[in-house]
Amino acid sequence: MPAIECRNLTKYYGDVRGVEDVSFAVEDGEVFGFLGPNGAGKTTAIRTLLGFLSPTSGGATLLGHDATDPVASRRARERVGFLPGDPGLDRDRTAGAFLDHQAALRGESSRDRLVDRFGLDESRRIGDLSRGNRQKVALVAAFMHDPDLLLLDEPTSGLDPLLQEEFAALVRERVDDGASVLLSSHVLGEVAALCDRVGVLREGHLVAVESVSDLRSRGGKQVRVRVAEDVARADFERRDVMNLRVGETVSFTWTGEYDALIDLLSGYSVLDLDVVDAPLEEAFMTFYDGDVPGPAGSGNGGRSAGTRVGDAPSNAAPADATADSGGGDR
Ligand SMILES: Nc1ncnc2c1ncn2[C@@H]1O[C@H](COP(=O)(O)OP(=O)(O)OP(=O)(O)O)[C@@H](O)[C@H]1O
Repeated sequence: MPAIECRNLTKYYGDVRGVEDVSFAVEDGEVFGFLGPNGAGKTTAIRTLLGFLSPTSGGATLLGHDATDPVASRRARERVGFLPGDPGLDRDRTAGAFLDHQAALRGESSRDRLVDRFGLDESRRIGDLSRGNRQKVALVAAFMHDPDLLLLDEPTSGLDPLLQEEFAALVRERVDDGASVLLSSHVLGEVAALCDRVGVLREGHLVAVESVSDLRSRGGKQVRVRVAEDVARADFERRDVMNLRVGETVSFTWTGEYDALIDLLSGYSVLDLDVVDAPLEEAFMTFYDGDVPGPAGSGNGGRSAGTRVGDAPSNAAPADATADSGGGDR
């Protein structure tokens, strides 16, 4: 049984599309990443899966429970850890009081261990905590009942690099213990570091699903070269060259063999040469720009919004999305 199964899920807010015809599954023990720019529909998909929003059409199951049935959905949530993009925690409560409330709903088998690990002072008022520390409180709340499934919406926004590492370790530990994970991000690097597969959302549509290992093997090299002569642009306009820029230096993504690159450059006097792994973002978007393949598993035609994943940071989750908020449509 997949941990999440999403069938043609569509959610409109009145006339505004949240997500449309989204189908995918997160297999048991899998870490699946939703990638997409602001407004792509990541939060809508996650909140609909959690039963916080009712779908306009389509359906989903969470740990085998019907996400559109309030009773079944609540039962599923007892075994789910949810980290909202903007936890919107009650600033007047202490961290401890908030965690007590969460514990009453789902349990707290790992609370003390996590509080220690994150160096959290439970006696402090949430409003007095830094953003990073508030995020720690939300993380403890999401993980402290050792959930079977984690839904993590922009989990590392607001965390410093050290804490991001700690968070990644925590996710891996849960996965080693058999949990499944769906996490959303606008940063491919973050998704690629943690996930087995990545699904790209654009304008509400799931336009591609790709395994991270395939993505890496297709990555290519980013080449920057400065030569003594004037460059004939046509020399570089070839099938194994992408993202060509010709200026004082020539830069491009090389997808061919090294020998062919050396052949290409041998016609020039090379003054400076820099060859590094292409950023995964580039590999990803190179592949999916233009004619995007049809949405994986959903059967409808692909769409390309021309929006680059990773454009801007996002923290646009609703203020009511605390770990226990089961509130209705926003
Ligand atoms: N409560 C709402 N009422 C109306 N439209 C909404 C509401 N919430 C989201 N939307 C719209 O639905 C679309 C998808 O938004 P959503 O927040 O799901 O995207 P996202 O990928 O999570 O973006 P972000 O990274 O900025 O959080 C956007 O066009 C957004 O404006």
